[in-house]
Amino acid sequence: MLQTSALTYRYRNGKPIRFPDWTAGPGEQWWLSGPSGSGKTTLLHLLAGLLRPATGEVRVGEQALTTLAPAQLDRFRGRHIGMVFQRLHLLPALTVTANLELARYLAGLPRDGVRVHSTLERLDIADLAHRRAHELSQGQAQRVAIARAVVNQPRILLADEPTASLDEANAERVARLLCDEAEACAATLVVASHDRRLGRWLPQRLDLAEGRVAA
Ligand SMILES: Nc1ncnc2c1ncn2[C@@H]1O[C@H](COP(=O)(O)OP(=O)(O)OP(=O)(O)O)[C@@H](O)[C@H]1O
Repeated sequence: MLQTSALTYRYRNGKPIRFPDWTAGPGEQWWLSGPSGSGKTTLLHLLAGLLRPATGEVRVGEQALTTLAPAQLDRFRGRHIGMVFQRLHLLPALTVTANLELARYLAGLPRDGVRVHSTLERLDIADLAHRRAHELSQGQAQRVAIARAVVNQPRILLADEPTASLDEANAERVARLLCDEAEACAATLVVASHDRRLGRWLPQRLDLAEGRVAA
């Protein structure tokens, strides 16, 4: 379960951004919508514990993220939260396999070649296992970023604008991949995007423009 309460964030020299109180259950799939500048990326980063709130709290299950020391938070994130960043942030000089192995290492998990391989197979990129990340096409790199986000079977899967600038067929493919992977982990999925097409694939919506949960 993922829960926010009385959550605000303030960038230096900026006004506080207030987020609605919100609860997302295990296995639920949410579209985090809102116009440019409404705070979608900021909220995703708060949910991932990459930003520290000015006030309020994010809970993942029973765990309140602000009570964790930085090293504990890094490990908790690695173990329980998968994130697909807008700019992917793969390590370009490492192979696809090494990018996934690194995600396990940073979470304090043992090496597991079988799991890495089966994750790549599920995403239909096992043939890319030994390619370096900088040798991939954008679409291939995005699949690898999704594989890296799910290789530790997270409880929470977050994605930032994964369909931006994709045509209809590819947007649908990526949305379905995220939904299928979240389902395979029984994870809560939250996809931040101003792409209205996501409403077709994600059953629940939190709209930051209106600060409310939409049906
Ligand atoms: N690093 C930063 N420093 C200062 N202000 C920031 C920073 N990042 C974002 N902001 C401001 O915080 C607000 C929310 O930004 P955020 O990127 O979370 O919105 P968004 O809904 O994800 O936008 P977009 O759809 O354009 O990506 C905006 O007013 C933005 O200008």
